[in-house]
Amino acid sequence: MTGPAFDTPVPPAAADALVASGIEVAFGGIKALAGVGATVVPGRIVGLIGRNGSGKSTLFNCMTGFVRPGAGRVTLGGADITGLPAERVVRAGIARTFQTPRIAEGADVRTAVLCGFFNSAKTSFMGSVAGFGAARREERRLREEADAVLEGLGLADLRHTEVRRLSMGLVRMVDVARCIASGARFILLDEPAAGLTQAEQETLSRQIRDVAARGVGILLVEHNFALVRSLCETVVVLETGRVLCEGAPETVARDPRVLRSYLGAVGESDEQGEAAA
Ligand SMILES: Nc1ncnc2c1ncn2[C@@H]1O[C@H](COP(=O)(O)OP(=O)(O)OP(=O)(O)O)[C@@H](O)[C@H]1O
Repeated sequence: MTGPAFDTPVPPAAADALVASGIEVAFGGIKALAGVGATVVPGRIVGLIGRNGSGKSTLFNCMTGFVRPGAGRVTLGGADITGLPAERVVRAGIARTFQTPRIAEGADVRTAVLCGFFNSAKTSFMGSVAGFGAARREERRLREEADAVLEGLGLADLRHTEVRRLSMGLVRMVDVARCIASGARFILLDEPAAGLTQAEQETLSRQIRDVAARGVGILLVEHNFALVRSLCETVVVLETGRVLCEGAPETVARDPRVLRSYLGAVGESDEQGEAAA
């Protein structure tokens, strides 16, 4: 995979960024995060890496309303959204995936993706059921949009398949599709490539890049450093609830602290070993 090619510099302090700063979270006696921050700018992809238990998911949870931090702030375009409930965070334009996606038992792939539109659908469910013309047209439009997102992710042939029949890797892809369909301004992806084949990873990677090119800011938690390196302009490395370092993937991959703490430690695995090379 080749490295990212960005032709415009990152705005130094974009007013419309999603910013977490000084985040602290404790679970009982465990300090999961101790003063962690990350900034996601529209149209850019930021990687968030670190060993298991370093606090990546907890930071995601704080930025998406699933965990209220004990200290620190999350702002969206300068507005304080710290501690807003998850459904209001979604309405503010922030979507996320889960390591174990929460998709209704028995839903087919297209229906799962259609759920992503609930924020933007212009007509009511009842209108659709009653067969009102505008609602019907809207429903058709959303189905077509969902199918287009699925096409982009190479999942079009699976649109009528029940999600529970898919591998966990593909379920995560469907979750990514739901986020893309939502039209969110920011998307937080939690290990989206886990369990995917190389070809599927490349399709996913292309789509993430396309979505960012449309102006969406993306925060990517991913253990596959080759993928992180190919997609991200900036990488934040966590270690036991703190930011160990932050910078361009090439810089981070050479940082002795990162090699010692993370990349070197997992160097036996093919995908991550490549990162340390
Ligand atoms: N709900 C919880 N209750 C208690 N401890 C928790 C909870 N959630 C996370 N932790 C602890 O907080 C720390 C950070 O966990 P977190 O899941 O954020 O790490 P992570 O980097 O996402 O790990 P992984 O790569 O395994 O997903 C760990 O010590 C974890 O055991």
